[in-house]
This record gives sequence, C-alpha cells and structure tokens, in this order.
Amino acid sequence: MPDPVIVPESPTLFDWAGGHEALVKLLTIFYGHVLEDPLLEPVFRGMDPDHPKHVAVWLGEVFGGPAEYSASHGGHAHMVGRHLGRGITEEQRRRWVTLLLDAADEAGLPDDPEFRASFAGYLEWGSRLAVIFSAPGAEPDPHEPVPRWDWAKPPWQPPSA
Ligand code: HEM
Repeated sequence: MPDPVIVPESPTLFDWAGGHEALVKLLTIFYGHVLEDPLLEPVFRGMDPDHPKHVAVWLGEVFGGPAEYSASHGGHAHMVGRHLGRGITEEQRRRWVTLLLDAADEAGLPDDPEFRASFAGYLEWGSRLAVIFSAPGAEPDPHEPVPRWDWAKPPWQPPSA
C-alpha cells in the first residue's frame, strides 16, 4: 500500500497577514493617514479612539482569525449600524480603499500576489457594501453573520498525488 499523501491545510489569511498585531499596525497607520486626508477627515473626525483596533478585530474575524468581533463587539449588526445614514460617496469609498492598500505596504504586510489579490478583493466588496448600507433609507439585514473571506487563489498548490 502506498504511503498516504499528506496535504497540509492552507493557512488562514489572518495567519498569513501576521495575526492580530499586524492588523492593528495596519489599521493604526491607515487611520493616521485618513485623518490627514481632506476627503476622509470630515467623515472620521469624531471617531472613537479605539476605532482602528475595532476594525482590526473585524478584519481578523473576516480573515479566519478568532470570532472576537462577533463575541465582544456586537457582530455584523454593530458594524452595519456604524455606517447607517452616513451617505458615503463613491469618491470617499475609493480613497478609503486606496489608502488602506498603501498602508498595507507601509505596515509590511505580505506582498505576494495571492495574498494581495484576496485582501484587495475583500476591501472592494466590503467597501461597496458600506456605501450601500450608508445610503439614505437603506435597511440592511442586521442578523447576518460576520462574513468570512478566503484565498482568491491559494498561496501554494498542494503536492499532486
Ligand atoms: C471593507 C470596508 C469596510 C469595513 C470592513 C469597515 C468596518 C467598520 C467597522 C467594523 C466599524 C465599527 C467599528 C466599531 O466596532 O466600533 C466601522 C465604523 C465606521 N466606518 Fe467602516 N468599514 C468599511 C468601509 C468604510 C468606508 C468606505 C467608510 C467611509 C469612507 C467607512 C466609515 C466608517 C465610519 C465613519 C465608522 C464609525 C467610526 C466611529 O465613529 O468610531 N467605513 N467600519
């Protein structure tokens, strides 16, 4: 009988990114730039000082880390509630995504094509939902779970059998 082929599990995007500390570093750098940006500063002027950490916890859960945002931060409903009525424009959304992609370089997140494609894919999807949630009269379903995001393309191919 041939030896069984052991296929290692793909790491989560959370682990690949460097875990919670790496995400806190990313979001701290990012919101520093947001507050210097003429288009985004008015939106975030009064933000909670812990906002960068909260979004780091959110991203950690989305990327396959601990379900901490669901457990201690109010889950999907809380995130949605923070965007309601804000009327985020397409121009603001695009700047938000661009600054976060720039911050990923500055924070030293992995820059392999597979990770960055997966990361950028989530930001594009999530930020477009934030625009929809924030539009006048929007009534998003508050009962949805925190989404999970996976590799658009795995970081490596398992050995062929
Ligand atoms: C992938 C896209 C996005 C994600 C994952 C995200 C995530 C979050 C989360 C988790 C919160 C709540 C934080 C908490 O628990 O206190 C939040 C709040 C907020 N978000 Fe977003 N967001 C996204 C896009 C955007 C965009 C594009 C804008 C505007 C340009 C925006 C503006 C805000 C504002 C103003 C708050 C409230 C901040 C405060 O007062 O503390 N978000 N977001």
